[in-house]
Amino acid sequence: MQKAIEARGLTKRFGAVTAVENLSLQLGEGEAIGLLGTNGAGKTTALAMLMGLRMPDAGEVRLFGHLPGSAAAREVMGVTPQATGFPDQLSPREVLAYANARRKNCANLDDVITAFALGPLINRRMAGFSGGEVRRVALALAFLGRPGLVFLDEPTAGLDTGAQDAFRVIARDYVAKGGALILTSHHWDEIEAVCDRITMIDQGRKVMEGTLTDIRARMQARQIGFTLPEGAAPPDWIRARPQGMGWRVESDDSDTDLRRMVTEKVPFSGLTIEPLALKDIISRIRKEGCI
Ligand SMILES: Nc1ncnc2c1ncn2[C@@H]1O[C@H](COP(=O)(O)OP(=O)(O)OP(=O)(O)O)[C@@H](O)[C@H]1O
Repeated sequence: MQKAIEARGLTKRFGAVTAVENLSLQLGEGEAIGLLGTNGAGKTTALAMLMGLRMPDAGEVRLFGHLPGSAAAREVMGVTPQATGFPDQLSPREVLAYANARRKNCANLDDVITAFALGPLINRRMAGFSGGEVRRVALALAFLGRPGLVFLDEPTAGLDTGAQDAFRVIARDYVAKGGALILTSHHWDEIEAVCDRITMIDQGRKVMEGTLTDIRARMQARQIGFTLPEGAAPPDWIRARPQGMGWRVESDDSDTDLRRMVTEKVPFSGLTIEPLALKDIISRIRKEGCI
């Protein structure tokens, strides 16, 4: 079966800057991949080459076997770029209806309006829309008619927390039903919530990739949270950091640390033990010099 994305050796230079170097990537149906990297790492350039908006200097891409940029490829993909640029004079209903008419699987617009909570906006001209309102329309457009593959470049930038949560549900549902999704985001918790795999790039080069399960398995550390009575401090050996009203510990051996806290009668309450968040795992892997 054709992969949603099959990319090999993608390279793009802008003068002296190598924005992306020798990037290979595969994405199948029912998979979601997160592209991670600091500002300027090359994520947008990589997406632009995958989508067919930029010609690579080297390497090649196929989207379900089609050349990116071809009519056949455009038919099977949805996109939310960083910059949207909708015509001011049009309403979201007009934009969505126009795009829907070109989709192979026409969407029921009422369902789309409900899913993306566009009701109050749907018939207003888009001139004067807030950044978050424009982004909601852009998201609806990307998923319109359930294309086989969706590209999302920082899809929730500027969205309020309610809309961010709604996006996560919609994205997971899309992937669970067989959609392929590629996402860049500076919200690492969003990548964690939506994606099964990550590819991390730094100065254009892939420095890490894997499933979140494998990456977590590499890192046995746990995050312990607890509170103490007013005026009490945690013992020095546990190296706890204050967090909100309580304390937080990154522990390589949470069982041993907890037993010692009990033995030493540390007066903790509200105990929580969780896996490390993705951003903490990656920051540890970096500190340990593995990437
Ligand atoms: N059109 C361009 N002309 C010159 N340099 C460019 C151009 N587009 C990107 N670059 C450079 O290529 C590098 C990668 O940029 P890119 O936008 O892909 O990064 P990014 O990972 O998406 O960053 P951000 O998280 O800030 O959006 C940067 O150094 C950027 O300055």
